[in-house]
Amino acid sequence: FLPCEFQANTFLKEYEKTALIVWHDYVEAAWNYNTNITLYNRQQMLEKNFLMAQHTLYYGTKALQFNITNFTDPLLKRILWKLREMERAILPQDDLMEYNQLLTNMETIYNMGDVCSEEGPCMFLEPDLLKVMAFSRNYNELLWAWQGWRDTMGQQLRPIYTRFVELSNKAARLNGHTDTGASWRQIYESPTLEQDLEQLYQQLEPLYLNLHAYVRRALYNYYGSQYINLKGSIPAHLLGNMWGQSWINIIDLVIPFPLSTRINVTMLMKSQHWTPYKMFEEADKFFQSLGLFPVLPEFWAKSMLEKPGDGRAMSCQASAWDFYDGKDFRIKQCTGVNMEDLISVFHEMGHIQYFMQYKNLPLPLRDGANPGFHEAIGDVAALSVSSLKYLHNSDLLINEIEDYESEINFLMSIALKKIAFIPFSYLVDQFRWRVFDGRITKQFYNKKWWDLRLKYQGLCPPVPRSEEDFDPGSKFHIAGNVPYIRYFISFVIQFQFHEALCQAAGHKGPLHTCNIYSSQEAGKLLGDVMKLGFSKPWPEAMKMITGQYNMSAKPLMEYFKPLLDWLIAENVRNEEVLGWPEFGCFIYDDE
Ligand SMILES: CC(=O)N[C@@H](CC(=O)O)C(=O)NC[C@H](CC1(C(=O)N[C@@H](Cc2ccc(O)cc2)C(=O)O)CCCC1)C(=O)O
Ligand SMILES: [Zn+2]
Repeated sequence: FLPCEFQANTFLKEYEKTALIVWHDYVEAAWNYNTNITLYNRQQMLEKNFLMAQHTLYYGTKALQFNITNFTDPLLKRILWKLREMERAILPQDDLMEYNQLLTNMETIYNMGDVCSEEGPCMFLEPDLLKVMAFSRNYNELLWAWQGWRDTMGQQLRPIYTRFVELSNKAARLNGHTDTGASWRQIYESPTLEQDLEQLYQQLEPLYLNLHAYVRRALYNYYGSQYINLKGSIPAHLLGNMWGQSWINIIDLVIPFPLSTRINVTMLMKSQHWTPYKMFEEADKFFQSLGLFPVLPEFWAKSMLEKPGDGRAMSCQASAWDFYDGKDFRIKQCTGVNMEDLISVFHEMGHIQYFMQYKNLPLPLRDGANPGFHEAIGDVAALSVSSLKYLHNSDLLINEIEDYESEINFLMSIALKKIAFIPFSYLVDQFRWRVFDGRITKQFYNKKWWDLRLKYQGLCPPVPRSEEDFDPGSKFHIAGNVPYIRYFISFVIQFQFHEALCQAAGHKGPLHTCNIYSSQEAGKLLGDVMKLGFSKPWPEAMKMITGQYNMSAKPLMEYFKPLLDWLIAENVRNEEVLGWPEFGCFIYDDE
């Protein structure tokens, strides 16, 4: 060791010892606040966050003093490089206090937000308004929920978010970045990230345009020509989801072969008296069947798998928590017994599996190979669980005939979630990267948001919007400042992983019929990558699973090929116009 490498190792041992305590205390306080929103819990969380920031600042500043260029140990270099990123901790104390107040205010507004009407109780977002958006087929009732949520969120969040952006950029610049977006993109260690993502989007666009045209026709047939323009965009409140990011809930309006097999897993779960606990057990069993870890006793003892009935205020946004002590990992989810929540259960349990797989790594390396990897694990498992084959084997579904029509019905149900999500998950950070780098200035936040919603999703606001509104704030990840491009990346790479794991599992036949349940070979591939954590650049992890270094849309396109062929034939038959040349459903009321 050169002298400074030896010192660096000593420095890191001290860092690790103290960080474990400080981080654990903060996560515990954040957990208490998110599961029980009280002034005291909020105060405790802010205090612990402040202490953690001081710790980050102290050690981050010291890490900067090492000249790591001529270090020989690559892992040591990587850890010190990671420690230098101090994010908000680098702010002067009063800025840091304000930053944390603003962020906690936005989260609290989002979690406590409700919509009231003359009659009946006020409605929270989860589960009340989400249920209306999912199940109502009344144009005006959907509009009430859609507009009510945006009215509640937008006007309150807009001034807070504007100030938050300033402080966030100040921290980014003090950390050596041009702006917050640049700091978020750096974690991918790829100078061509934006071009790579744009290329992936271009490859996937035909799939989306065909789905959009087909669904627009179905909505036209149901809601009529006074609401749907067959050459225009779709009113954003008719897709079965508050943000139009998943269209699975309108499957009854769009199912290709209504008389053929229709898996209604939700109905089966309810008829077989499933409970939230059973849903998590199912996911735990799945990961164990791959030879991966079972969750630990603390998980069952300390998680919050259902919303408590004591009327407390809490954040119902599902989340997975690492307490950084190698044995305490929890999920907080207001789980309902339905298929959509079962997918979320698998998604969250994927995070828990990743936490357990890398729990012995040095703290700074306890992260996904990139954030998209962390988001993909659970969804990869869910792709198998959704497959007809798994449903046959599990006690959910008795044997269903597998003919062409039920195959198209099945692929449609997956596409309404996975394909519909592609443009949304791409545009959220296109918007924020531009807000952070100044291309979108605060007087145009809402107009630019809807420009992107029209450009990528082909959706439009069902009522005129103005700069009094702040519709981006109606989405948790913007109010909570959680980056989003990770989900676009996850939805692409999860099909690469699925294809590779299916191959390892010896699967024969079309990709969408594959179920990797109980394949130790598939589990080994996945486990080895998760054990890496953040210790290697993500292309190396990608190569370990798929044999290639880069992201590719091919497996996703392969998976949906039978459906795309069917959609193209259907759209040609109906002489559909792909895209929305006649633009929005309202003339945007400019400033
Ligand atoms: C302590 C902490 O915060 N931990 C992080 C995890 C970590 O970083 O370690 C965490 O738990 N984040 C919460 C977030 C929750 C969900 C989400 O927000 N999903 C997106 C996009 C999407 C939609 C469909 C889908 O199938 C997959 C993703 C949305 O709903 O828009 C809601 C249900 C699913 C996942 C999550 O788990 O990613
Ligand atoms: Zn996630």
